[in-house]
Amino acid sequence: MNEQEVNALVERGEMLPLMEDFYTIQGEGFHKGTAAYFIRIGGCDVGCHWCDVKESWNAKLHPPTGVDQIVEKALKSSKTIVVTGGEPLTWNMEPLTSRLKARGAKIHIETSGAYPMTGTWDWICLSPKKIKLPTPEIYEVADELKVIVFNKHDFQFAEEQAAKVNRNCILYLQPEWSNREKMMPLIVDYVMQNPQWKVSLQTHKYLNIP
Ligand SMILES: C[S@@+](CC[C@H](N)C(=O)[O-])C[C@H]1O[C@@H](n2cnc3c(N)ncnc32)[C@H](O)[C@@H]1O
Ligand SMILES: Nc1nc2[nH]cc(C(=O)O)c2c(=O)[nH]1
Ligand code: SF4
Ligand SMILES: [Mg+2]
Repeated sequence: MNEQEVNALVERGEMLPLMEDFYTIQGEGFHKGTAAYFIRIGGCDVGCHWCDVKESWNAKLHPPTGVDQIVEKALKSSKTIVVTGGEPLTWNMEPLTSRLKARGAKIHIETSGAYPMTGTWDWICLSPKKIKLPTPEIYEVADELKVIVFNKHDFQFAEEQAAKVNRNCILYLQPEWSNREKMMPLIVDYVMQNPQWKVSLQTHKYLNIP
């Protein structure tokens, strides 16, 4: 295949810049503790200064991979799939999710919501970012809202975002990893004062697993 043909397939979501894929335990949010196969798609231009996968940002560093190949490999390990990145909604997620769905998988997404929704999902984790806000449509379909708390201004941002989600959406505050010692006591107090929120920790980092 020449470069133009590959680009055309990436454009349609038939190929995706795959950074890594691995079977692990979902560490964060509502499904923490659940075994799941992670598919990490490269490419993100949101630019969070504390992002823990900056290597994912440049899509060109990650080989365009056919979605059928991604699906076959994933389903050998698990029927619970987490699509993350990078920012997966940079790409058309329809081909990947429809193929996974046809094979009976449960498909979850980790997204900032910064780009329009594509694909069909069983669980949507929306982690909004101040520097590139979610598109309005995603608030209605988000199953969980997971706001990263790096400093105390983030509590106000969390409330602004919570005011936009649907009423069944589960609300999480997750400490930014490098600042967790400082922010964790504030998060604990905040959640006790505002019990509509729950704490989410990056438990995989404590367990030393991917
Ligand atoms: C790496 S992002 C990829 C998916 C998507 N771009 C997003 O931000 O939701 C996966 C999750 O990790 C969170 N995250 C990234 N860096 C983090 C950090 N340093 N501390 C805590 N959570 C972090 C994100 O907010 C998101 O919920
Ligand atoms: N174990 C594990 N759980 C996770 N939950 C969300 C992750 C992500 O980077 O999207 C992640 C991750 O990278 N590893
Ligand atoms: S949106 Fe997600 S992948 Fe992109 S920089 Fe922020 S945390 Fe990292
Ligand atoms: Mg991660």
